[in-house]
Amino acid sequence: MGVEVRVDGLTKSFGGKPVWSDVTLTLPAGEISVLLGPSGTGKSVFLKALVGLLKPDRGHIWIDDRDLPSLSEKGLYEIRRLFGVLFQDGALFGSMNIYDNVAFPLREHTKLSEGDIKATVDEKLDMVGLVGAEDKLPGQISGGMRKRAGLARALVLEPEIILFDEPDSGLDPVRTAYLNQLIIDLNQRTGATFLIVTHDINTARTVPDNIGLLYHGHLAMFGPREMLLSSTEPVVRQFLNAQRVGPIGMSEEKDADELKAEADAGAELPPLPPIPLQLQPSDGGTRRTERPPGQWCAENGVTPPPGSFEGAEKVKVSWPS
Ligand SMILES: Nc1ncnc2c1ncn2[C@@H]1O[C@H](COP(=O)(O)OP(=O)(O)OP(=O)(O)O)[C@@H](O)[C@H]1O
Repeated sequence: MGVEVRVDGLTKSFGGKPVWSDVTLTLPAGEISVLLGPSGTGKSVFLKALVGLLKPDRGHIWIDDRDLPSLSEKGLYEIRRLFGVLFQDGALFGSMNIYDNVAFPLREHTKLSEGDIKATVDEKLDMVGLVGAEDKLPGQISGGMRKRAGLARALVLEPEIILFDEPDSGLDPVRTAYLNQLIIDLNQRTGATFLIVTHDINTARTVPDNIGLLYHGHLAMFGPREMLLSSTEPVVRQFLNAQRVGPIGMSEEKDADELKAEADAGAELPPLPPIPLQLQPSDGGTRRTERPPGQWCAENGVTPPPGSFEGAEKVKVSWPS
């Protein structure tokens, strides 16, 4: 099972200009969380801080009893082994074939024999559906395949925490759907803790257990998927439903004049769309962290938007009594 990551009061600035301040959230062990936010709000910076590639100005990142920002280089090196990272472009070495790219972390970080390395690489390539592509160079395969190769490489050291930086960027909707299914299946199989940065609202609505939204230098909200998908908080509502009406403008925040013009024009928010069911593993099983659809809403006295959780009976999940 993956490990819990507790972020407490994390703040990061560049040249005195804060990217975000006082970010506090917990990535629950083994669950999938998604981090959203307008461009430039510091989602990638957050991932880099989590894995120790950027040092925050202040705050803590607790993994068990270790606080990442206060670790020595040696301590950081050790704790980084807990992480697998899928960078936006797969970050493959262009001159190495897919096999060698995936084998790279094992050759760098372990003393495994080439025979054992082959067994692991074959297993991971099979997990991401890339058997047969071993000899290809990254430039000879499609963007979707490069992402999957990057994912195989992120998995070879059996990480407890997997970070995905916009895994769906540059993919068409069908390949994004396949990748999302792969993410669910990998979470089911590995039990690792996942954090996905994405701009894809459909991914955010159906894949995670938890959603966070970075906006205007702080964490606007983080919590169970149903909490954010039923939220009427203006920023959360606007972003998760991809709407133009609301506080977020083209250059992040609308100014008072823009908001007044919107109000004067009588621009009304459309009703919240139904909350969809979570994507399920392809083997017909349930997610490790499955919570019955509607449970969070019921427990918190929130009426979900009409039409929510349609088809719940079909996936054999019961409503809370
Ligand atoms: N190493 C760095 N030095 C200085 N500024 C940086 C550095 N890395 C990131 N930034 C700045 O931090 C801000 C946040 O960048 P980041 O890439 O994390 O945003 P993002 O939310 O991931 O954006 P997008 O959704 O467009 O990928 C940007 O203004 C960026 O220019």
